[in-house]
Amino acid sequence: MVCYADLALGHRLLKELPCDDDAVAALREDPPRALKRFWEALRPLQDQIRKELGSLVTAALAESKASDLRGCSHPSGGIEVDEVPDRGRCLKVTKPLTRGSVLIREFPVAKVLLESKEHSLHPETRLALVLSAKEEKTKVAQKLLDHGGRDASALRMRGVLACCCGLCIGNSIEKVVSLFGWLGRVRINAVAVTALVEADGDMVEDKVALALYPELARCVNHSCRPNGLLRFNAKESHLVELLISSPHKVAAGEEVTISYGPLASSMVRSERQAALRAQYGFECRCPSCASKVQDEDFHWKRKAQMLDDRARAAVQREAWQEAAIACSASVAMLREGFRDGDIELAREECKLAGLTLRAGDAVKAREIWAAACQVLRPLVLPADPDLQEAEEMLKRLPWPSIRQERPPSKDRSQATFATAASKIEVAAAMGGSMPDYRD
Ligand SMILES: C[S@@+](CC[C@H](N)C(=O)[O-])C[C@H]1O[C@@H](n2cnc3c(N)ncnc32)[C@H](O)[C@@H]1O
Repeated sequence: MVCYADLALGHRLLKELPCDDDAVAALREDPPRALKRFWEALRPLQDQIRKELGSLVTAALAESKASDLRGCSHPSGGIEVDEVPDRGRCLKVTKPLTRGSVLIREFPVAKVLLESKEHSLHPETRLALVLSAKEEKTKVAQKLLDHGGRDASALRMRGVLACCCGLCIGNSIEKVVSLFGWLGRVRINAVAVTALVEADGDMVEDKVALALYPELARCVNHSCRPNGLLRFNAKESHLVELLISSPHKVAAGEEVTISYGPLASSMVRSERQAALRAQYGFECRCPSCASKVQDEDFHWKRKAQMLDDRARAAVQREAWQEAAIACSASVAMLREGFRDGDIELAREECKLAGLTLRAGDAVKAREIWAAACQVLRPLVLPADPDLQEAEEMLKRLPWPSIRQERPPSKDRSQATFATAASKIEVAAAMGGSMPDYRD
């Protein structure tokens, strides 16, 4: 677990600060007045604070010079910013839009890279410092919501962090007020930028940066069953694109939403709501959370995982038939929870295709890759490893001569089969023939 120097110091210094009801109420309603009291209480500790945080704050401010200011475009058109009760501004479409339509393409106004370095500043503190340093260039961002952490302890922590950073930079209370505002806006509006990275032979999605995209942040709300998704291009200055991901057309007048993290396909309602409350400080009012339908129990997910583990074990033994059967059973389980057209399902199908080919059924493998390609092409970048492999295999497995073709290249296939196999073997390991995995 990373130990952030600013949070560690903040926790210690909280004891020195006013914590009466008036101080907390003032942080909510009149931050400059409350921060002045905090500032006066912490000034005598300036030397100690500078010793612990000074060089880290200077390093974070240096990151502001590396950020982009290249703005935003709306390639598909047909969108407007509207208001919805209880959720504030929202993004609506004004004409029917299909899967893969790009609604917003935007460069971050500021970003910080996430390294797993110990004893550094928390990424949100670093991003707030960067934004505060380029205040005059971030007019749109200043209009973003700032209700992050309205509970007393989160507000006081924001107050102490703003004062500590302010004391490291200079002697201006204005800077502290600005930092306090940015810490709140970053909490509500910043986005974790993800990229596919290799881990233990598998390609997995990981967080690589924290960034603020003002146009996106001012209007795109969360839903636990979203009809849009974010696609990041880490190689192109962390460009983000908001796409329609719904398999159906989005009709004029409909809101476009993304998931801020929790999804109805992977978490029960109470867990999703708790996660959103803790991270972003709001009560989710998306249709899935408002619905009276009972939560799922995710039995399909547990069974899919068990089958996947068995397929992995079969791959280790190079028992391809067994691996393909377990993987196929796992994908069948996943179909109970995911919708046709979900990227996660298509990625699992790519693994199944690889194992099916290894098991000797090139015709079936081609069919599975072809279906996965239909899902992936409009939604992922051309450099996506699953899409690239699927496209390559579709070229290498033309219908008339399928049986003469070889499996995919070694490196990639190992990564693919490692996961796919985990699924296929499941079935075989369950007793030789196809198990009744629906029990
Ligand atoms: C990035 S902003 C999105 C734009 C925002 N509606 C606005 O007016 O600025 C995120 C904030 O929107 C609101 N919000 C987004 N999705 C929501 C949801 N599903 N339920 C309730 N509030 C939501 C919350 O206040 C959240 O902190």
